[in-house]
Amino acid sequence: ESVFSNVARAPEDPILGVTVAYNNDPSPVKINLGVGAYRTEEGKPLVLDVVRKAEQLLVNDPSRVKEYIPIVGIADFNKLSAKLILGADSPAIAESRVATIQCLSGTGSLRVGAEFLKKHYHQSVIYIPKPTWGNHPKVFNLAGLSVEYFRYYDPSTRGLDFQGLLEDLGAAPSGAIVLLHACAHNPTGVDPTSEQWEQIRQLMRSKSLLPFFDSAYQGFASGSLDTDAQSVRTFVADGGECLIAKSYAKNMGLYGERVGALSIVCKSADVASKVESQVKLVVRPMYSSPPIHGASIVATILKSSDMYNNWTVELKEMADRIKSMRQQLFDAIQARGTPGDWSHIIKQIGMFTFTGLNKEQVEFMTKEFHIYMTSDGRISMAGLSSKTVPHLADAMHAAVT
Ligand SMILES: Cc1[nH+]cc(COP(=O)(O)O)c(/C=N/[C@@H](CC(=O)O)C(=O)O)c1O
Repeated sequence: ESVFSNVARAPEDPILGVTVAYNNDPSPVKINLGVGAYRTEEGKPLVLDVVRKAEQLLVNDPSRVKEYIPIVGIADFNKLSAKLILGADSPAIAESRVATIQCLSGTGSLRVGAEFLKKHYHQSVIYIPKPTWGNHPKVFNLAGLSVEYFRYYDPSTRGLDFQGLLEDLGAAPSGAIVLLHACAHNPTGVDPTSEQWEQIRQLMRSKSLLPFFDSAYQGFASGSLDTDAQSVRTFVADGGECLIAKSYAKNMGLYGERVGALSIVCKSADVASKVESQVKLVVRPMYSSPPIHGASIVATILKSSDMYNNWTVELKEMADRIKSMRQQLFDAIQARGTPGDWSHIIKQIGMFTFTGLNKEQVEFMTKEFHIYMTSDGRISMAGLSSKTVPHLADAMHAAVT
């Protein structure tokens, strides 16, 4: 009799489980539109040229060893990561007010930040958008924070519920933590305008709400790294404090290398250094120190202006391909005369289209057309190609007629 005989079988993850189901389907026409991972026009994962070049440099460098790196990660990587999100001219960086810790990609940055807040911040409630990335509530609950939701998406307009957002954040207790997607909101693809971000910033600062940015798609939404960092920079520019979780999984295609960083912008250099010393006490008993390879790739690229420029070109190509998939899907649906207004397919930005299809329609499309997507109706546009757009359009047409 096993000592684990009481262990129940857990359900598959709502997002990653879609790939499991996709892999088990023998159909030649199946399409995986589940996980937010970039695929080329040929439907293959992409290793960026600039990443391959950086890896060659690293492999050929005889001085490289496999020693432990510091608990906070590679110093160059941390400095360059802060610069990438805050901007090279950021006063916060100039005044050494930013503590940056290399973490295990975006998820790890969110978790370490949440554990730090649970231990050291006076408020333990975090407000997250409704809907948001499925893993957010789990990360924050497990860190001991209590999760509340603020209205974000309006199904009737398929746009931002800005009034609801302002009301809910206005009603939050002062000092509450607020999770904000820096750009390319997942799953809705709906972002506030820059004017709306300014209103959100004023409201949050007036109530001392603490911004916790999740930046997983910088450069992927607009194709520009600076444009996609504007929301973060708007807040940091006012001298206030915030946390930022950064991921290189998507914009550098380093999914499996687990490369990310947590930056905590503080009021003074002294506070930032004390904060960093306490984050080390969170990391050491959790995983002790982060992996060396992925962060070395990122640092190699960010410190060379040539490689940085090559990266921005490849990043724009990825963003542009996703935009062309949006246009092609929209045109294909229009051509079929599918009932309903589908303009949100080309209005939404980033990797995902929040189609508005319901659970039953999604199940129908999986069963009858072998389309794999999350049950909330989200599709990863990166999983589409010109060849597979017609099949998806047929499935959506059949699902709504
Ligand atoms: C908003 C957001 N934040 C953080 C992450 C985590 O990324 P990482 O750096 O790999 O820890 C993801 C991943 N999202 C896609 C993949 C996933 O669910 O893990 C997705 O939504 O499909 C996000 O969409």
